[in-house]
Amino acid sequence: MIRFDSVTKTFPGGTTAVGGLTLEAPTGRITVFVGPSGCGKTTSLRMINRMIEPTSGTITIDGVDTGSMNPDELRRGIGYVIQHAGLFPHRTILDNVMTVPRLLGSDKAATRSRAMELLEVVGLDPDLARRYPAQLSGGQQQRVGVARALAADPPVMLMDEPFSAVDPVVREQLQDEFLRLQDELGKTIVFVTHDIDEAVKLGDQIAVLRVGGTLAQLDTPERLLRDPHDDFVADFVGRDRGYRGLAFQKAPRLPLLDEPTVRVGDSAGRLREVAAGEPWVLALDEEGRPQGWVRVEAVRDTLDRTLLHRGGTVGREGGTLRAALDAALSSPTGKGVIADADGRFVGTVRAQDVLAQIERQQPPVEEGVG
Ligand SMILES: Nc1ncnc2c1ncn2[C@@H]1O[C@H](COP(=O)(O)OP(=O)(O)OP(=O)(O)O)[C@@H](O)[C@H]1O
Repeated sequence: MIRFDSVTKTFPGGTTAVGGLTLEAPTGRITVFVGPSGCGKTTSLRMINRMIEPTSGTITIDGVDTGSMNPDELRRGIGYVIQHAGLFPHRTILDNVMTVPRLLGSDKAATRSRAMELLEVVGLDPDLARRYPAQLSGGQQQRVGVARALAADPPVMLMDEPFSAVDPVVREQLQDEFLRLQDELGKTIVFVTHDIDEAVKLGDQIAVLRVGGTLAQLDTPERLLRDPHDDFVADFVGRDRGYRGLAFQKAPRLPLLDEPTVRVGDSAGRLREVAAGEPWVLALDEEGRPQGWVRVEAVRDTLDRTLLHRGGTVGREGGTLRAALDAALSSPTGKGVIADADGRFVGTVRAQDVLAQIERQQPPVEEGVG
């Protein structure tokens, strides 16, 4: 556990970046620092590994005052990932990942094979190992940054806007893989972002900071959305927080509809027969996984992949109300595709039925509390 106890940082010139911060980041969990620009997120993060020294107060890791530790030793137990990955431009990807273990004197062959493993763990092709950072995309560079931070297997990871410099699609992929990785690794992570959606998605708990570096609210994402303590937090988490909150509401009993289904390669005649007058049918692959919707009248000869509408998202059986609603609203037919845990199609759901379920499940949001 990382504990901040009345931590203050006033820079020469008089700016108080962090003003008496007290909070705990539990072991094995992701704590997200979020807040407007200049609220002291980065300063708070960098005080943990003593890249910045606090003016007053203490930070302890598992009860040990970091101020009493040798900074080099402290940093050996702390991985650090920043925006744009911060890779060494003149070293290969492999050498970048091997940097810290090599500095710590680890055996070269063992470090190399571990580094190759880590590239795979973060979803990179081992063939990229010999390239230089400039020869990789932004998203690939961020993955290398994460692999490098993991290389010394530190129990603590500090991450400062690690996914901010990449496009939204890659960013979502990186977030998903990061969560999958954390499921396996269980690191103690402090993660800085200015994006409330990212905070809600990744955080086990979220610390909302105000300018001046004071704590506005420390809570689980769910409670933060449901019960922001004051106007500042409410404004920061946004007016659509009710919709975001659906991400935490399980949808156990949605009424699923049967759907006519076809395969890519089926004839136009077969489509018409299966559709039985419906304008759309759903195409599945050999394993029964949804591939996309097809407008029956658009198929002249046989159904080929170019005729598939692939825009809609797929909800999971037993997943969240937000995912089910999103599936329905993003579908060209107004019906959301729901699949089981193996990705096989189980039925569709209409937005109106998801909304009815929301009304049944949603306790009223109390306004003006706090
Ligand atoms: N080295 C420094 N010297 C003087 N002031 C600084 C220094 N570093 C940061 N500050 C100031 O401290 C405050 C907090 O900065 P910090 O970078 O921690 O904020 P942040 O929340 O991470 O912001 P952003 O989201 O814009 O990155 C700001 O007012 C900033 O200008």
